[in-house]
Amino acid sequence: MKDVFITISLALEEVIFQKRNLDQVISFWISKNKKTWTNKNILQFVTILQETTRWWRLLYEINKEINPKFGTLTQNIVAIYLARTPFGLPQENRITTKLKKEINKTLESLYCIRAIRESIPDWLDKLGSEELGSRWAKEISYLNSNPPIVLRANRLKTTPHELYKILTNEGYKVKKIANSDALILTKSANVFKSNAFKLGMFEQQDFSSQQVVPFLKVEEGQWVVDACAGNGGKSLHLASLMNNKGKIIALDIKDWKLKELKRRARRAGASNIETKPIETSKTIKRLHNKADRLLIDAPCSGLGVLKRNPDTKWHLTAENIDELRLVQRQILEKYCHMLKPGGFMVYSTCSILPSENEQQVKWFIDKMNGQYTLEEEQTLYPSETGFDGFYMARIKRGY
Ligand SMILES: C[S@@+](CC[C@H](N)C(=O)[O-])C[C@H]1O[C@@H](n2cnc3c(N)ncnc32)[C@H](O)[C@@H]1O
Repeated sequence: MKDVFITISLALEEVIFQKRNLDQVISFWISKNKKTWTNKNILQFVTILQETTRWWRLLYEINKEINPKFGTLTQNIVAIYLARTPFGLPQENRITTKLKKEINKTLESLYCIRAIRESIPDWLDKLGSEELGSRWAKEISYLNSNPPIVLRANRLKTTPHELYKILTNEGYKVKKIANSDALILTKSANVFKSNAFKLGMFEQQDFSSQQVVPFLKVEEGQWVVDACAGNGGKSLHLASLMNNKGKIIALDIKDWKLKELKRRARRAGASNIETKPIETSKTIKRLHNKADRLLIDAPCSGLGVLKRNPDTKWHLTAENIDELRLVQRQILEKYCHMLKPGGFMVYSTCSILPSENEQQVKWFIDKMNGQYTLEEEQTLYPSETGFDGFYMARIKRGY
């Protein structure tokens, strides 16, 4: 445990001060220690690093008040976190009852300041409150909870019912979500070690994210462009719902993400996806008027998925969000021409900010002078669904 404790402190420093991606830091340290760490060590490392990242500001403010002497700043932060959890730590003997009382008292006095209580930067609290009013308090509180692990049955290989039986037989605890392809893991376990995963029978995908592709109303045999495909979460869902019939053109500006998409597609048995990196505007122009359906799963602040990516709180800035809003508008304006007259497009984000969502769609519809009309839009709020925050709008191109 001592080694793990030191490693968590180092890893936390990388996430907070070197602004490294939390998932990449986790993978790096697990692979570095794969010969010596037990499964229990790995679980402790991942949980404590995620939670100290999530609660960084709150722990930092407590540290400032009580100033314990465990070592470096991040060692102090980890120790303060551990003093309130059942993990225990090597310096256990140094966490006196007096210190625990001091931590609790400080916590009580800090709890009245929302940005500290919810462990977010002040600028984010101000922005959330300006955009969402009284709803913000509820949403940010839910965004600090632990995310459920949700799987999507890959209909190219199985059905939700069959997957439920297979995973249960393999010893996993899962529950089906009615009228959907989704299953929730009800007891924490590494489901990626299952045979079902190796055989491509499911993908991990939050339930909110699973609502986007059905919202596009795709049909077998259509031509679909997934314009911001990334590593393919939604392209794979498209292939599954289209039963591999028709064509999916997966675009992204980052070729390495599309390479990962191809690898995932092979495992999932998705054979109708063609990847194309966007190198110049010609890639888009060549596809003008070609798509029956267009998905724009736009780059966004990611504020709807803070549960999963708590490091976003410390890496994102208000300026980044301004830049993203600009990119979202450019993408809408330039990519919409890939749609055939009469076709549907969906604009989606994993944000709950109106300025990245309905306001962007309104801007687009107004700008296009009646050529495109809004059919339906939905915001999925974490406080209402228990899942990630998402927005989606279905827009029709006129003839
Ligand atoms: C929200 S992520 C996509 C997630 C993906 N659709 C999925 O379901 O796994 C947004 C993606 O947009 C890509 N992107 C950023 N700017 C872009 C642009 N101008 N054109 C196309 N893709 C872009 C990013 O590289 C990123 O992969």
